[in-house]
Amino acid sequence: MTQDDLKRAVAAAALDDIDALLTPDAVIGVGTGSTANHFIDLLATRRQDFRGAVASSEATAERLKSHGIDVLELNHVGTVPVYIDGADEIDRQLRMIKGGGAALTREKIVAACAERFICIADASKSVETLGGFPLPVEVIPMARSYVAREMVKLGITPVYRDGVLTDNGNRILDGYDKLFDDPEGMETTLDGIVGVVTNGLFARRPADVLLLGGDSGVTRFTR
Ligand SMILES: O=C[C@H](O)[C@H](O)[C@H](O)COP(=O)(O)O
Repeated sequence: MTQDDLKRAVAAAALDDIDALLTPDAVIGVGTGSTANHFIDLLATRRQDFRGAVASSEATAERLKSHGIDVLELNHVGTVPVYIDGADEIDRQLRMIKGGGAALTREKIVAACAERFICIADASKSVETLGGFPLPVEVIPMARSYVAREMVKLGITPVYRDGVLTDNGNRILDGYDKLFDDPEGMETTLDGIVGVVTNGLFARRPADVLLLGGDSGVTRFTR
């Protein structure tokens, strides 16, 4: 199976997983990226069964709308029963690094408003310790150099993601060379730097369920 086949398989497993939640009033939280895109395409086959979706990026909103799925504003919805999204890395405690596609801030906001977070990932994303994937940090543009210097003090090598503007009009620094043995602590520390909007560690609010796709099929993990 290719990596793309695995992504499609976990997306299909997620649709099965949320079957009971697809009711006429339900608004589903939807993530961003290639794995989430498979989920969106499958969710479209059930669009008559639920009210709509909250999107974690402009790209996801466009894809949902292209399938005729209503996209609602999070402020009008309040909470969502479930949020489905991919990850760049996920550990055994279902803590993640996200933001490879620069959507981390809106993803973290929707995840915060979700009763259940289902992470869908192929086996290549499963790690012992987070940090092999460079950690995305979204920064206010004028704070870019300052935040980069503060990251260096934390032992992280920042690299400016040239040419990328987030949906919120901000910039991304990718943090290299650091494995996170205390992801919750580092998430808090990075959020405390002036000019940081969000960092891509999803440790204080990890996933509740992981659907991990490998050659022997999809395995379901819970916290
Ligand atoms: O900003 C992007 C998101 O955090 C994605 O969920 C993450 O990058 C995983 O994307 P993919 O499913 O394409 O590997």
